Amino acid sequence: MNIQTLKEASDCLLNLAKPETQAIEHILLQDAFERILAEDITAKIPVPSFAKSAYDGYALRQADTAAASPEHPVTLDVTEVIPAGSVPTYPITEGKAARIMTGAPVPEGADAIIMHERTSFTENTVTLTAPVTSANIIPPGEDVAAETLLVPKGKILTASDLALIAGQGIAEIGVYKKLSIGLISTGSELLNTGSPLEYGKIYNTNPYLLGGYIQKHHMTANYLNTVSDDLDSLCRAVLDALKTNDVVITTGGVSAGDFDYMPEVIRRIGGDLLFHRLKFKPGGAMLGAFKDGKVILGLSGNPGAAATGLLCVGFPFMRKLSGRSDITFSQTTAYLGVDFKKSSPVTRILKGHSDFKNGMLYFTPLSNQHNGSVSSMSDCDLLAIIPAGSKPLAAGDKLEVYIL
Ligand SMILES: Nc1nc2c(c(=O)[nH]1)N[C@H]1C(S)=C(S)[C@@H](COP(=O)(O)OP(=O)(O)OC[C@H]3O[C@@H](n4cnc5c(N)ncnc54)[C@H](O)[C@@H]3O)O[C@H]1N2
Ligand code: MOO
Repeated sequence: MNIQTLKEASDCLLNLAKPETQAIEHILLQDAFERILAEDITAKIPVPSFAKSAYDGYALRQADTAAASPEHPVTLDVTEVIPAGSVPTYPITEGKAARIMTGAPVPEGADAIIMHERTSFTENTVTLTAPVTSANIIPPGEDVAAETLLVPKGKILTASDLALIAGQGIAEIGVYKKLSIGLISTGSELLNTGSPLEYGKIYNTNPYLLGGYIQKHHMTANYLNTVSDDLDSLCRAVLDALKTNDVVITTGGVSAGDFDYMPEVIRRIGGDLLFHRLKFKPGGAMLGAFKDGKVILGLSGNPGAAATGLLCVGFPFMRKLSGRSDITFSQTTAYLGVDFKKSSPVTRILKGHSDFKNGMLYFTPLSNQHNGSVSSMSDCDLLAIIPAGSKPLAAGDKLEVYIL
């Protein structure tokens, strides 16, 4: 085990993520919003599949109206009324027109639609006082051409993706089964919410912080019981969680304290310790392990550190495992909003929020960067990774940032 950096740990986990082994379920389109598509969806039919009218009006031949003027109006015979959803009966020949509704198929021979407000008409005739020069016909395939790749495998389905798929008449699609992430909070100091506060104890906040990010990633957060710092109980809890979850995440017990048992838990349950104590802050105290084909992430107990460990090391792996094709957070360049006076001997994950000034993206570091505080993640929508060995940073410096 010689994995020390954030990138090495992230790459190590990525190698273990085999999305092709994830179960696929076929679900109704209406249940598929924000699920991850497990198949390419290609258009089998063009949309629309026939030439259709853009307006309620008359279908006619432009040539028949070329001489129309207020002084010399042109009157055409109306052969039929074509509602949307029906099939025209007669072709449009010289001197003929058909009354047509928006969305109805354009009859053969017609090359234009005129809105009825621009005409005068009776039941059997339509009269024009100007030539018709716009077609107002929606051609087949204008919206979607046949054989177009509509939505690629691995995409999180948006509203417009679902509508495009529905436009093909498809009722059910294959999506990856949602990953179940088991969350175990370890620590004898932890109290569950709803119980009275006791001196020296704290409420268990980590599952809410991590579980929120997990749900935002379209995975199921499985909130498991808290476990006190007791080796047997910890081993049992991790083994149980492995049976029913795709990934198990623990918090606490990875540092140097007398009761920081997580590395020993991994050894006792026969897991492979992939890495422990990485060179970044906050969150580097974490460990990664592999057991029964599944990954266990032992994150720091400190909330601010657990969050950065999950975001930077855990999520690329979990996103890949969930079937997503975009496995890393979107990256961009931002300008540092204010001076950041500390140097960074090891890789530093700086929490910040975005501001726009004069159309430019600015990264403002949060005033609270403490690894121990839950509030250090409030309003955090950007993370900057400051390379090891960086000197203090000045306002206006360019930073590579991840958009959360
Ligand atoms: N001698 C050393 N001490 C520490 C080191 C070190 O290198 N040498 N590293 C420090 C760093 S950095 C971190 S981060 C923490 C990591 O500690 P653990 O992961 O072992 O976590 P705990 O000690 O169990 O807890 C740390 C802190 O977080 C609170 N906590 C734990 N679980 C929760 C929870 N579910 N919800 C809310 N808060 C939680 C816990 O009470 C502690 O205050 O170690 C440093 N020490
Ligand atoms: O490892 Mo601590 O997790 O550096 O903040």
